[in-house]
Amino acid sequence: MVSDIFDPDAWEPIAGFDFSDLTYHRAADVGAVRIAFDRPEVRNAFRPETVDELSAALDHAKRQTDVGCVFITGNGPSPKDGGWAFCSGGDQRIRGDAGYEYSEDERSGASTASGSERDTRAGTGESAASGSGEHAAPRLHILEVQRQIRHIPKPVVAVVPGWAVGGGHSLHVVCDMTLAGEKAKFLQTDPDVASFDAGFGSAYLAHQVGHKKAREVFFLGKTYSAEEAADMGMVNEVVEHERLEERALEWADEMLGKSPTAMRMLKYAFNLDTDGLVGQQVFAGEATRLGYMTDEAKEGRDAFNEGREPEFEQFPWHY
Ligand SMILES: CC(C)(COP(=O)(O)OP(=O)(O)OC[C@H]1O[C@@H](n2cnc3c(N)ncnc32)[C@H](O)[C@@H]1OP(=O)(O)O)[C@@H](O)C(=O)NCCC(=O)NCCSC(=O)CCC(=O)c1ccccc1C(=O)O
Repeated sequence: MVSDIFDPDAWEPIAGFDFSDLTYHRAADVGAVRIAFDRPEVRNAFRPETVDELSAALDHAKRQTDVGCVFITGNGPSPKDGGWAFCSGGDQRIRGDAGYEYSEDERSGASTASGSERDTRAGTGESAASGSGEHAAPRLHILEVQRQIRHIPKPVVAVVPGWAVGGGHSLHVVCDMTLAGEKAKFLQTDPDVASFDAGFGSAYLAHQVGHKKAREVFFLGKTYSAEEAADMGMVNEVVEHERLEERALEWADEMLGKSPTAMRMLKYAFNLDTDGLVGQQVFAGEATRLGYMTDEAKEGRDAFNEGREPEFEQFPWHY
């Protein structure tokens, strides 16, 4: 069983990924994928291996031209106590002095490779056993995953069945939308464990809920219910726990009925003012793609390749 509220008829496992910390599925009837934290016994806390797998799944999802929506969620409940979580942030048990540490097996290279990130390592020529390989160093690369979520050209939805805490809270904040089940709870513990997401987790949260509230989230560390989080503006909709994933698929159906180009341009337009020049670059790249698709651009290319002057006078100066 993947998760208590997971409908096995609605999803198919995606071949080629042998993840240990995640499950990765594609919807049977709509162009959506479901990436789920699968460490319910620790409230879906992430370790470096989890982050590598999340990054590999997001990279794969980005490249699927028939996929228009990505869900990130957490499997549950915990076999220990029945608790539910989206994600409780960095796994504090393996936090070293400079970041989160890979397991001894990973650091020594003894682990059975799984997931494309670890497969990639085999081709780097680096030796983890030497202590200088990429898995030897402690990591904070959940921030790289945040940027992937931000730049992937399709909506990413946090589907929150339980706790969203610390770095898990930041992940829901950075997703394009958040759908929460009635059991969802939102809490920022970063400063309790001397961590601080001084990027999207805090500053972008302030864009969503306002500065006073965002500061309260971090400075007082209150727990917010799904309804309170929706009232604050950081959750889009709250549904019955059992209906959470069904509702997510309804959202996917809605979004997949829309123009892929319009959705992509809108996502990047929403990001533009908070992402500065990087936001402008990402938006501009897509504008260039649209330009390339015009007859005018084809004339420029063809004229060069045919060794003649371009005949741009045939094209109007639109206004
Ligand atoms: C999540 C809780 C509020 C849930 O409470 P409760 O329901 O009472 O369950 P518990 O009994 O506490 O937990 C059950 C079980 O899970 C273990 N566990 C829970 N969370 C973690 C965790 N994060 N790491 C390791 N283990 C965890 C817990 O110990 C229990 O185990 P047993 O063996 O059964 O006893 C509550 O659990 C809680 O508050 N958890 C800690 C939340 C937390 O502080 N998370 C870390 C915040 S810091 C962070 O995430 C950094 C992320 C990051 O990489 C980063 C780096 C650089 C800049 C920014 C960031 C960023 O923030 O993103």
